[in-house]
Amino acid sequence: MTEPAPSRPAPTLAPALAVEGLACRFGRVQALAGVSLTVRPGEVMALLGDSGCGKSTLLRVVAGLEAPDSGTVRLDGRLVAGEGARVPPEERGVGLMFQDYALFPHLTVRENIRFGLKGQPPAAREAADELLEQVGLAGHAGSYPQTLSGGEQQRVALVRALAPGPRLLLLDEPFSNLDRRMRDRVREDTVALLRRTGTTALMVTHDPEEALAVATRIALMRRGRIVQVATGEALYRRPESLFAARFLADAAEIPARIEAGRAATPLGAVPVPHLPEGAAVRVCLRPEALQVAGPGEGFAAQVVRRTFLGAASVLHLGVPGIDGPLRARLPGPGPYGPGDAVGVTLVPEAVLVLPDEDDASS
Ligand SMILES: Nc1ncnc2c1ncn2[C@@H]1O[C@H](COP(=O)(O)OP(=O)(O)OP(=O)(O)O)[C@@H](O)[C@H]1O
Repeated sequence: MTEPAPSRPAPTLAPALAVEGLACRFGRVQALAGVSLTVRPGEVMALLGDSGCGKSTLLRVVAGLEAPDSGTVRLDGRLVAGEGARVPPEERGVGLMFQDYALFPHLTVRENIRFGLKGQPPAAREAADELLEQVGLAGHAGSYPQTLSGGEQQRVALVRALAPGPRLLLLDEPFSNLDRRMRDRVREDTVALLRRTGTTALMVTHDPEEALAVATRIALMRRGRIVQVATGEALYRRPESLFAARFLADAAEIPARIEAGRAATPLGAVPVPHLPEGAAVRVCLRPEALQVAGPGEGFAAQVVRRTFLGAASVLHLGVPGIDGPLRARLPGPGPYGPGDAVGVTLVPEAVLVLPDEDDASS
C-alpha cells in the first residue's frame, strides 16, 4: 500500500525584499523610525518622499552599506541584516545604481559593464553585451563614459547594474541628472528593460510624477516612516492622509467640519460617510474635481487667469467664499479667458475629504 502523499502547504513565493521594523539613527537624527515594507518578485517599487525623510538610508541598509540599529532585512526569504546577521553587500545579490551613475572614467563602456562580472562564466559577459545591444549602445562599447550624453551614460549605468543579474536592483534618483525632454524617454526605456529582464527594483525618488510613471507600487515616506503603500492610482485617487494628498498633487483646500455626514463648501456639500460627526476636515479640490461650463450652470465663478499649456489649459477661478483661486483644467485653449463669468460644479468622485492634520481640535 502506498503512503498518501503528505499534504504540503502550497509553495509561496518569498518576497524579493522584506524589511521589518527598521530603525537607524545618526546622532540626533532618527533617519528610519520603524520601517516595514515588502517588495514582491518582479515589482518596481518607488520609495517616494521629501529630501531627508530617510529614502536613501533605507536603500543603503537594504544594500548592506549601512547597518540598522534594529529590525531585519530579508532578501528572497534569507535574513541578511538584523538578529545577528550582517551579510556584506557583495554577497546580497543586489545591484545598485546611483544618481551620478558612478561610472569609471578610465574604463570603456564595455569594461565598465564587465567590471562587476569578474569570476563569472563567459556567458555572463555575452549576456552583458546583449544588454548593451538591447539599449542601443553596442556601437559605443569602446567609448569612454565622458564622451557619451547624459542619457547614454544612464543606460550604461543601468546595464552595468543589471549585468550580474541581481535579484533586486536598487536605484537612487536614477533620472534626476537628465533634462526633462530626455527623462520621459529614458524612464520608459528603463521600465521596459526591467520588465524584459524580470528584475525586481526599489527606486528612490522625490518626484511623484516619476513614481507614478515608473512604479507598480509606491511607498510614501515621511520622517523616517512609511505612511502609505499603494499603487500609483490608489495613492493619487485615495490618499489616506492630507500629507499624501498634498504630496501627490497641488489642490485648493477648503476647511470644513462634518455635519450630518457631509462637508459643506461654497460649491455645495460633499457626502463624507467615513468620518465622524464634527471632525475637522480639508476638502481638497484638484483641477479634475471641477467642471466648468457657461455662466448660469452650477456656481458662479470668474476666470482670473488662463495658462495655456498646449494640449490643455488651466483656468484660475475666483469663487465667492473661497480664499485664493481654484484651478480647473480644460482640453486645448478652451473658450474662456480672464474676466469671463463661468459656472462651476464639483465632480464628486474626484473630491478628496481628509482629516485636517493642521487642526489642533480634531
Ligand atoms: N551618514 C550619515 N550621517 C549623519 N546623518 C545622516 C547620514 N546619512 C543620513 N543622515 C541624515 O539622515 C536623514 C535621512 O537622510 P536620507 O539621505 O536617508 O534622506 P533622503 O530621503 O534620501 O533625502 P535626499 O533625497 O535628500 O537624499 C537626514 O536628516 C540626513 O541628514
